[in-house]
Amino acid sequence: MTPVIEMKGLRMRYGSEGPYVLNGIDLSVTPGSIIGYIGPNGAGKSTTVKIMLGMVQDYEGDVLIFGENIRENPVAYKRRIGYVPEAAVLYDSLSGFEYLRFIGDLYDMEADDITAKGEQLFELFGIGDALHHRISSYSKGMKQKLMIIASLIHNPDILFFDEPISGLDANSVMIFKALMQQLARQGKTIFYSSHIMEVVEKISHRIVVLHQGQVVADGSFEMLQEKNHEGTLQEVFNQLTGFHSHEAIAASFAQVVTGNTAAAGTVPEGGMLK
Ligand SMILES: Nc1ncnc2c1ncn2[C@@H]1O[C@H](COP(=O)(O)OP(=O)(O)OP(=O)(O)O)[C@@H](O)[C@H]1O
Repeated sequence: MTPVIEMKGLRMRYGSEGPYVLNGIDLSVTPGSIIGYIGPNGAGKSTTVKIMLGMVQDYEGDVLIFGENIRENPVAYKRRIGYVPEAAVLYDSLSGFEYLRFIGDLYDMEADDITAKGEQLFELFGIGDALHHRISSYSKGMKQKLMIIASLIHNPDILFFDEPISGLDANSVMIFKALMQQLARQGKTIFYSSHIMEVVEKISHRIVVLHQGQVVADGSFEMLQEKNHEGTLQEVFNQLTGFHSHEAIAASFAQVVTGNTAAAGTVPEGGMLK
């Protein structure tokens, strides 16, 4: 099957003097898959996604999306991708509906189509009453639902989700997980970045672990489990990133906060970074 996303020797540093935050990533993704893209804070996940979205250009190596090099064809592919960023930037003075119309216009959608889809998707997510209310009056979860709807309204073929369920209630999380499975079954490709290991473990067809700008594991959850002789994805993740000192760090953290030396743990030099 022709890959929908390809990264070849992807390297990146912010500024000409800075350290490389991506150190040669090679990845090929086929359509219809859910890729769990995980790694510790600062591993380079958002940087990779921003490169694919065309938000960062100073990279080395090549990125092909829908078979086209995004350096040479930086515009057309964007019509076919959707994105839920980690931190939503929403225009608070607009209503949810106005925001969707703004996004729909960017994708040259028909006004009737935006209205019909907006009404139905708001209703399905249980926030139908809020469609014409100002975003400033939305709760965190409602804003997140709006971001999810906005990322999907133009029926994209690739979706980049960065912590998309943050703030969603348990029922909405169930809807969202089932929705991802259904979209993947219809051939959409989902790049899913999250620190919630239980969800990544359950929904991903393939898990890519990034550590210090390099891919340190790539395969189905079962393959990762087998290779690392560990149980849950959380345990596999700890092993791959060489992290075993959460109790000691927590104890020392508590000691610093409370001043109670009895609880102090033995933290490895460098804290979390071993
Ligand atoms: N605009 C920037 N300028 C300079 N350095 C940056 C910039 N954005 C990210 N970095 C650095 O690049 C590295 C990778 O950051 P990135 O945001 O890609 O990590 P991440 O894996 O998404 O982390 P998190 O899980 O915390 O979101 C980090 O060392 C970060 O400090």
